[in-house]
Formats: sequence, C-alpha cells, structure tokens
Amino acid sequence: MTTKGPESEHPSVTLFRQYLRICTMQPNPDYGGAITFLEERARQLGLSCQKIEVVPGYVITVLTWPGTNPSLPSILLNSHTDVVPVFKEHWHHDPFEAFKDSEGYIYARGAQDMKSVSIQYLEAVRRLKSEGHRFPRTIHMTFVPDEEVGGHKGMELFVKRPEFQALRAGFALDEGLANPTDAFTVFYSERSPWWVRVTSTGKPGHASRFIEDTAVEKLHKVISSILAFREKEMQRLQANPRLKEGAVTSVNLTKLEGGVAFNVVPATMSASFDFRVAPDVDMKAFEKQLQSWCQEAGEGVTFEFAQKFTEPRMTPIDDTDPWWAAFSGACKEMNLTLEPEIFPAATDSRYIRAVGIPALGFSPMNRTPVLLHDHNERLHEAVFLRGVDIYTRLLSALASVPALPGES
Ligand SMILES: CSCC[C@H](NC(C)=O)C(=O)O
Ligand SMILES: [Zn+2]
Ligand SMILES: [Zn+2]
Repeated sequence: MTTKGPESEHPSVTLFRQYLRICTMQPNPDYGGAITFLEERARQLGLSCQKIEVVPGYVITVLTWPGTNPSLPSILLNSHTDVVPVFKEHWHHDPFEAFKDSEGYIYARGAQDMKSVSIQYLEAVRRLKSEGHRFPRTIHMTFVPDEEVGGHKGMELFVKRPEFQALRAGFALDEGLANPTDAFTVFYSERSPWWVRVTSTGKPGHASRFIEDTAVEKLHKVISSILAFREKEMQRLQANPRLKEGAVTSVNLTKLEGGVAFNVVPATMSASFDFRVAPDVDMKAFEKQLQSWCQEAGEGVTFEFAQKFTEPRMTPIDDTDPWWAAFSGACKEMNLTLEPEIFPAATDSRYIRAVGIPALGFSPMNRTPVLLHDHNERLHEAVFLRGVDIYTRLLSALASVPALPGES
C-alpha cells in the first residue's frame, strides 16, 4: 500500500523528504536553506510569512493562517529546524538523502526529531484550507533555530520579544516522542536541565607519593555523593510502576577533565554532570544539596552551571481544562490512546510554558521505536501520513475552542 514508486508517492511524503534533505545539522545548520523552503511553503499555501531575527543569523520564521475572530488568542504550532549531528559510518543510508526503503521507512536525521512534525503541521493546514475550512482562532506555525543546543538563540529569546506577544498565543503544541506501542505519548511538562561542572582543587606533587588533600580525592567524594543520589532516584522509579522516567530526577556523569601526565598529581580536576530535575522538586533546596555535597568533600571544591532552568510548569490535563478537553476529545474521536507523561529531556516547550502559555508535547508516531538522536533515525511513511490526518482533526478542534472566560 505504501511501497509505491516515486511517481505515485504521496505529495506530503515527497515534501517531507525534500525538507529532510536540507542539512540543518548542528553545529553548522543550513538555516538559510530551511527558511527559503518555508517561504516557498507560505507562498504556495497563501499564508503570510514573518521573519524575526533574534540574534544575527538566528531567524524565527512564522507562517500565519488568520482566524475568523482574530481577537481570540491563537494556536501556536512550534517546531525546530535544526537537527543533531550523526555518526555517518553507523548509518545504513546517507542521513541527508531521505532514502525510502522498499517497506516505506524513510531514513534521515530529523525524520522523528522533528521535521516530520513541521511538515505535518503544514500539510494539515494545506488540507483544511483546500477543503474550505475557516476557524475562529488564528493558527501560527513557528519554525525556530537552535533548539538542539538549548534554544538560547531561539525560543528562549523569542518569547521575550514583542513579535511573540503580538502572536497572542493561547495554547501551543510542540514536539514529543515516538511510542513503540499502539498508544501515543503526550507531554504536559518536562524535567529541567541542570548541567553542572564541579571543579576540585588540591595539592599537586610527584605521583609516587601519598599526597594528602588532592583534587581527585575530593572530586571522588562529590562523585560518590551524586552517584548515590542517582541510585536512590533510580530505585524510586523502579519500585513504583506508576512512576514514569520524567517524574524522578536523573543524573549522569558525562565528562571528567584534568591531569597532565601519569606521574604528576593534578592540582585541578573537574567532573561534569547532566541532571534532569523533576518538575515537583524544590529547586532552591536542590541547589543547597549540591552545595553541601561539594562542601562535605573538603576545601576548594566549587560548582558552576552550564545550563540551568528553574521555571518548570505543568500544563493542565484534566477534563475541565478547555484546551485539554479539545485535544483529548479529538484524540478520543479518532480512537487514539493517549499516555500523558513528563518529558524526560528538554524541549522549547519549557520557554513557552514559562511565559504562561499551556503547551503539550506531541509527535504523532505510534508503533515506532524512539530513534531521536540515534543512528538510522527513521519513520514509516504510513505513520507520517497518519500524523497529517491526526493534526487535521486536532487543529480543527483547537482552533474552534470557543472564547474562554477572560478572552475576548
Ligand atoms: C538542554 S538543551 C538540549 C536539548 C536537548 N533536547 C532533546 C529533546 O534532546 C536535551 O534535552 O538534551
Ligand atoms: Zn527535537
Ligand atoms: Zn533533539
């Protein structure tokens, strides 16, 4: 059914593969190529296209389909344009060729994360427009740079700009994750990334001697405290089947730096940790905990943050919430099973939620292994096309949510 030759390929799939071929890989994404592609989509769809440069070379592209009642807050459909690097030698096909195999799997960096979603938004809008639909609420599609390296030159700045305020977003959708089962995962919050570098200083000297108070000894103590905390959180997760990964705090030791020679005891050593702090954690208390782990290790042990988000928010997912009711109601009508979760990593949703806009993370890919950032990232064309159907229904429902109390 889906293994047609190129002449009979569904045009939405062809468009998806075209977008995948634009190499927007960090650290040198071809943002210009992506913007040209999006401008052409806007022209073909008859949508306005705004470009907002938040930092030189970092442009947010916004395509807008005006609603019939523009005084109502809008629906924001966000996706990022950059993708993560690849280890090319581990791929069965060139990651920027968008090769489709005989079964219909499309191999490409960004196939799941998240160029599929960008094209699904565009194709759902195209379908609704071509069928003559109009909805009360305006739909804005934002295509943002820099997400894969933290969004600091993308969404983090954009939400503070007057152009963002002018969109008057009432509700947002952004990326989620694939689900290998028949169900679809939807994310209502996320853990906060805290990237912490602990630096330890101590006495140097000849490595044949029993030197006291070395940088390494003290760093070892901090590492032990942090890994003991890691073990406790892992046990807590494993002991409670109702808890999902995003509900506990994780940490991994990801870098060890220091030392100059085998026989020289170094005066400085550092360890870098990637913490993902669960949204219900008291962040001030947690920072104090970090401080005490360092203090307990001895003199000369300090820490600094390379990434620290402290404003996690939960988007309501009870049936009394009109956005959730519209989203989950449309899913119910399509017989989709939803599994609400806390996103274990970080997305641009955190910046959107932090300025008070409810946001859900949703990438409609069921029966699909989670392959974001992995070798041979791929998506089946049938799953991709079903995603277009799903967004078509979701957008109709969300853009038709009647005025809420306080909205005009
Ligand atoms: C912390 S900024 C980097 C963002 C990246 N997002 C994903 C989804 O992998 C991460 O969580 O590592
Ligand atoms: Zn992503
Ligand atoms: Zn990613």
